[in-house]
Amino acid sequence: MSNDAPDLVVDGLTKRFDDGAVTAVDDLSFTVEPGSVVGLLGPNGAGKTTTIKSILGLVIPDSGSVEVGGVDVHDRPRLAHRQIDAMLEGARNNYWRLTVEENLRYFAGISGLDPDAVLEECDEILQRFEIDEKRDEVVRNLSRGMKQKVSLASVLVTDASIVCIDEPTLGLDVESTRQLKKELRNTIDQQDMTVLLSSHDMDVIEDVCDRVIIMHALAKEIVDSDGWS
Ligand SMILES: Nc1ncnc2c1ncn2[C@@H]1O[C@H](COP(=O)(O)OP(=O)(O)OP(=O)(O)O)[C@@H](O)[C@H]1O
Repeated sequence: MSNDAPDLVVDGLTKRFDDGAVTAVDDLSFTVEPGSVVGLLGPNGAGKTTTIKSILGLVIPDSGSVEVGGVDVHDRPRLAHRQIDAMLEGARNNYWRLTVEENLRYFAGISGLDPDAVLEECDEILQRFEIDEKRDEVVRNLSRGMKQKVSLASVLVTDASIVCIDEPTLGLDVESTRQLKKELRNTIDQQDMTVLLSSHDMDVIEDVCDRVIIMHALAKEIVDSDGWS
């Protein structure tokens, strides 16, 4: 058991949409310790994406707080988000007219790394994901599974110590899912990373994560009593 402070602290997170009619996340609290891989498991609509977006500062919670690396996301967003990267809902916005390698170098560059200094790391990641022979191919021409791998690879190349991955196997067939799970777990084992991974697929969580947080689908319309006859 680590004595380090948690990398992620979600405390009493609540988010409603549509003027309060839809509760996406209700008083959710959890921590993610450094170096651990935690799964958010839940059916469609359980609030997994909203939770991850709140951690990334893309959604402003109605109440509760989020800390990334000990820094409050609301109070000091730039400092908090310097430590974290994410792949949202199955795919990062890779540039489809750029090659696989150009995408990796681009995302390394915007994360503050020298794109020329990460070539060795690109090699390693592309080999691990078995897409090294596609490195000079434009992303547009790749299969869905390969695009997904490029998305994940371009998150992992940035060297962020904390990574959120939302539904990494969304839309993949059984074989592509199996491969991606294996490659993701291998990468996590080789890099010193803290990961929060969401999925509605129990197998993905079981095969990749050390710990699981189960979210129930609680979003519901609150019917005003005037609406009942
Ligand atoms: N921007 C939004 N405006 C209105 N409602 C939203 C918005 N974002 C999410 N919701 C609602 O909040 C609830 C939780 O959505 P969320 O996408 O977080 O769930 P999820 O667990 O990620 O689902 P999925 O597995 O389908 O992606 C759903 O009822 C959804 O319709």
